[in-house]
Amino acid sequence: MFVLNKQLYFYKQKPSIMLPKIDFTATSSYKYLTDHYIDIVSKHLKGFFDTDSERFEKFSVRFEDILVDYSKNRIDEQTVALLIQLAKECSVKDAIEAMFNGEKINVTEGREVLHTALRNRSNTPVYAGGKDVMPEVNAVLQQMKTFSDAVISGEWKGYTGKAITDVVNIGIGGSDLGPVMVTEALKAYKTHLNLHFVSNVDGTHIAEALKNIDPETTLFLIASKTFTTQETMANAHSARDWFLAGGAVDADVAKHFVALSTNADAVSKFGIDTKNMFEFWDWVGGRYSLCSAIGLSIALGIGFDKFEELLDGAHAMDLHFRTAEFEENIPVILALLGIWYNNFFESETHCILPYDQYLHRFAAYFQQGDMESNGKHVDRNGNIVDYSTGPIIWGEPGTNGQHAFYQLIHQGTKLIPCDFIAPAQSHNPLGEHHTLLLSNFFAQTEALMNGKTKEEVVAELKAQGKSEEEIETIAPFKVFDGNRPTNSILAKKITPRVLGSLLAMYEHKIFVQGIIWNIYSFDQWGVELGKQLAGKILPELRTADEVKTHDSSTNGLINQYKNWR
Ligand SMILES: O=P(O)(O)OC[C@H]1O[C@H](O)[C@H](O)[C@@H](O)[C@@H]1O
Repeated sequence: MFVLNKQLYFYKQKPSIMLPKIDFTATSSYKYLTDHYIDIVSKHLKGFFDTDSERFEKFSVRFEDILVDYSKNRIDEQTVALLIQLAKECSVKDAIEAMFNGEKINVTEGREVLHTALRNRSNTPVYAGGKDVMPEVNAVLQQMKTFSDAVISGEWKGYTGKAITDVVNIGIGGSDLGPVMVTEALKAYKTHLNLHFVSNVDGTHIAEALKNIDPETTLFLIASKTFTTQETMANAHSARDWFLAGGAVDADVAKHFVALSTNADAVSKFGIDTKNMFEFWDWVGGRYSLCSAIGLSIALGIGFDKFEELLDGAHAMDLHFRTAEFEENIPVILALLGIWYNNFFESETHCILPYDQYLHRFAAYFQQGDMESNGKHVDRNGNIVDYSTGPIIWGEPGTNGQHAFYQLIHQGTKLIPCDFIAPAQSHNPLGEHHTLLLSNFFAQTEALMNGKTKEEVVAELKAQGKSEEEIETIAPFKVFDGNRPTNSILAKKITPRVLGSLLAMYEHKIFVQGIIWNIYSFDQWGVELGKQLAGKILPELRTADEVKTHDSSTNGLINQYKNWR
């Protein structure tokens, strides 16, 4: 405890030390948790429910129209208390304040982390480098509103005087996944505009997107924080060539191409007038950028008022995260549960399973959000960690996943904590479909928890009239151990506000985990090496010469490719 207080004191006295650098495995709560784990691991989830009729009330939190039930986790009250103590010992509260206050907590890039300012609907000043960012944030939001209103109403005309019918967002990573996820999730609110997203440098992606659209009525959004990303620039140039090949001239580009970026110089070099540029700032991480100008495709796709509702929902969750006690704090609780499984149960993955077809890109979105943020093995002191950090994030919508990979979740050798997400109300209340869907949602978490004992299997087989011998042979395969942890996140309906809250919930969960793991969550150096090498290989592919500069595998592959192309 003494060490902890000293850390806190140190931190407050020297604000230039941005985040505490605490080894969470050296805290007293971690040691208690290590002992406590031995106790919990021998217990079955079912037993927790059998002995505590209040368990659901104890381990669930309501936030507006979202209910987070975490009672089907391998925890008791002591686990939660110790995990919260861990968060406190790791100075999570100070770290949260450091982020919201605009400290340069993205240390390795020397940047603030202020995606929360993008949806700061209270409009109180937020400072980055001593400057209030809110006037700029509000100005860009106003620009987005004016523009999206004009395009949706048809007031904005293409070069031949026709209104826009199709919007193509060209971007990759954080400049693609968020807008794709949200516009799919909120398709029920769709405007008349048809959205298309092109990300892959594979020419197939843009070729397919351009097949059924008309240059006279198409608007391209070139979305790139840096405006240097190879894939996006290649696709943007091909889009412009296609546009000009349709009969337009350079002067017409302004009516059909806009840029969403932080890099005004590169935007004008590309040939987009900076008055057609929607700006954001380097304190917005790419994977945290959907509330910035990067969300223009969302504003066009669902209308600016709905985009604002999304921001409102995210802001409400931001406030909850910043102010709620840890015992009631949804992102903090989810983060701590993740740490419980990741660092004590040694779970390697975490599954996100939305029971909502519109949320079919939700897991993919947080794959980047989580894995690019917390896939790090060097701590904030620059040392290699000797514990596990970010999990592998994966998932597909229910019920499709049930018929594909749930087998392994139910009966495999790995413990896979899962988030089940479902709306109580469907946007498409068709016959009994939603009731069928939700029956699966409830059944799966119950089955994962309870499992099925040998006795139950035998009784079932007997009732089916199977012989003793048949029962003996088949029973072991039909046993489910259960005891598999899940969170159930039940929303009233996936509205823009609810979605905004859900996305902020996951963002902050990732943040808390990064703080506890003592890593920097807002850089992504790990994506650089491949890019550098691709840059070196590219000129070698442009000639017919045999390549000898690499290892024998890479040389062999390149030379075979040259033979076959
Ligand atoms: O928006 P851009 O600058 O084009 O970057 C697009 C993406 O590319 C990078 O390689 C990063 O790994 C991502 O975090 C980023 O979202």
